[in-house]
Amino acid sequence: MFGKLLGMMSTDMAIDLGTANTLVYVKGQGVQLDEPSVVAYVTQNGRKVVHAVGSEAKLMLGKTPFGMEAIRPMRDGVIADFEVAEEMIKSFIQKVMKKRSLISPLIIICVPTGATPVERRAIHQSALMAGARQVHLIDEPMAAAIGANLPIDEPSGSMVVDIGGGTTEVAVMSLRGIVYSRSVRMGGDKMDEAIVNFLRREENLLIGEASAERIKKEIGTAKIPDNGNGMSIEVRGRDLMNGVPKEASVSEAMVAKSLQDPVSEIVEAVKQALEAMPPELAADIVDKGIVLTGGGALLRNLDVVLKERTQLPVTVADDPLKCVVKGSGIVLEDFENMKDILAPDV
Ligand SMILES: Nc1ncnc2c1ncn2[C@@H]1O[C@H](COP(=O)(O)OP(=O)(O)OP(=O)(O)O)[C@@H](O)[C@H]1O
Repeated sequence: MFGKLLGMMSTDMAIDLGTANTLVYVKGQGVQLDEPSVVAYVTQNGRKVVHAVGSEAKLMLGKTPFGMEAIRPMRDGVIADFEVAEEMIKSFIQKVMKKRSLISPLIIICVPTGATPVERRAIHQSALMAGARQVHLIDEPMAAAIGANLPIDEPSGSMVVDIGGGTTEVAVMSLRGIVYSRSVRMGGDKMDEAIVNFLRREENLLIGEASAERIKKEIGTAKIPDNGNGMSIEVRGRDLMNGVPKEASVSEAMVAKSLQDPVSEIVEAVKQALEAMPPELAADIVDKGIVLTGGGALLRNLDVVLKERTQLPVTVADDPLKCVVKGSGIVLEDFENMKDILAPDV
């Protein structure tokens, strides 16, 4: 009763604190914030003073003047810079709490299943320091499965593969619990890096990670085109032979080649999961197939390649970038009935 009253007076929220993007779902209001996990700061007297957060800070990556730095405080799905991450969470919380509430919020926050107890405590602590009255953690693939409308209550395995910026989580849910999970430190960031390395090696062209991400989103594909080189786009970078800026044409076939290793790693993680799980569960997956969530699921033909190499049905969830936050939001809205699926306290 008292808890319910507190809930009515506070702005409770669910946060998908991602390596690439942070999304916030506010109880009763839906997804209210969707911004890159980037912070720009200046250091004054040994303290990092925030200059910009989110979309504004992302524009500054790689372009900051002396004395200022723009960084991504999350790496591989966990906090890499505690001080900056806390400031980022604080700033996002303040952004969604439009009117001042007297009662601080209850916050559900997502963690990768591969996060260690120390990393889980760091995320828990940073949300508390950012002003939460109560913090609960939820495993990312569980949130993704709920957000993708998978039947997690049934006594039958449902497999989700959540491909984020820093991690890929392969998990099977049954009877409201995770029965198998595997987290690999492979995701969209490694794909961007692979594009940078390929162009450096094969074309003597040095480009930044933001350009690589743009190439991936515009013409990226997990499958080498059957005929010819596919579409091409113009890309600017530095010519490594003579050090001057140059423009070059990058084709779909080149990008597909550069993405072969990251794509294979994702396929391998799924195959290892299928080999390691009990046969009853594997039989369920053969029937129901695999659902892809996370931004990486938007890479063209990734579903096709996974289908070819696993011989299982593969589908991409609706709005894959929002599955995790929507799933956590569903738990937040029905907290009393769904709190059993939260991760254990740290
Ligand atoms: N159309 C697209 N094609 C390929 N990749 C894409 C596309 N759109 C977004 N991405 C990639 O998806 C990734 C971000 O996904 P998402 O927001 O699910 O990750 P995250 O939750 O921040 O990361 P993590 O779960 O690892 O902490 C980025 O690497 C981005 O480049």
